Amino acid sequence: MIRFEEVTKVYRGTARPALNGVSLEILSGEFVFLVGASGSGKSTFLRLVLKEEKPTSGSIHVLGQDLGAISSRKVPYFRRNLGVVFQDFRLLPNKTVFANVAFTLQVIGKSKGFIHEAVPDALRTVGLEGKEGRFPHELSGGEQQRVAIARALVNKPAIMLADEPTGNLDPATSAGIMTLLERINANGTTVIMATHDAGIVDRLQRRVIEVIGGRIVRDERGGGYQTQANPILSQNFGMPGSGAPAGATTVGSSTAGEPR
Ligand SMILES: Nc1ncnc2c1ncn2[C@@H]1O[C@H](COP(=O)(O)OP(=O)(O)OP(=O)(O)O)[C@@H](O)[C@H]1O
Repeated sequence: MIRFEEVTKVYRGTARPALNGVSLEILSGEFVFLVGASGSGKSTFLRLVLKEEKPTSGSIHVLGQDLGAISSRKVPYFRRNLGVVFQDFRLLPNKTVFANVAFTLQVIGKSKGFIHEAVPDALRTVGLEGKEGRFPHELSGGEQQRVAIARALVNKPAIMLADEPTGNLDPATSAGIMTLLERINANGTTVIMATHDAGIVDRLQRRVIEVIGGRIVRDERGGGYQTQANPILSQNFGMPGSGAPAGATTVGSSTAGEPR
């Protein structure tokens, strides 16, 4: 579904690669967390999948297509297979909930009839029926993120990319958003989510890919958040009475130190 082969990305004007020799495969139907400190390369990974950036070297295949072989004219067609959600929602402020979700479909030329079935369907999926006429500023943060998810979903994408979708939300609201993403995944959509939220990663026990300085340092199925970025610090946090989650001292076990 998604395959990176020795992918390196060096942004213009920078010396250090944002991603460095990354090879991995994500299978259809997986739920994957991308974790790692700020600046480790998570958003770069997502932008490469979307073909918003192109790799400096290496190759990327998404849904059977070699991204290097897709012409810029064909990129919008390719992106129809992908839904994207961001930390800051990115809704159109002057459009209603309905119009925000419908906009994606209008841009790609879907008929009015299709839009009037698909939009309410997507809004029902995210639990926002009855709020079609509201504007973004009339919604809570959690509701705004649900609109963003409905917009990402409405075209029934094979892959959903989420860049810190709970970053601006309180824990209870975040939990609701995660329940929704899990449901979307259970219906067959591959979900890849970059996050700093340890509680969420620990609770869901899905595949965890950890990036440090542009390299994958851990790729673990059924993993937790515990990062390998600073084992000494992590071990201190794991001391009894420190309030850290149990297992915090297990850094260095299992797949530690096995960059892939
Ligand atoms: N457009 C750009 N031009 C130059 N450097 C960039 C650009 N975008 C990202 N970088 C650099 O690439 C590295 C990886 O950035 P990236 O945004 O992928 O990290 P991240 O893990 O998503 O961080 P965060 O958790 O803060 O979102 C960083 O050093 C960043 O400064």
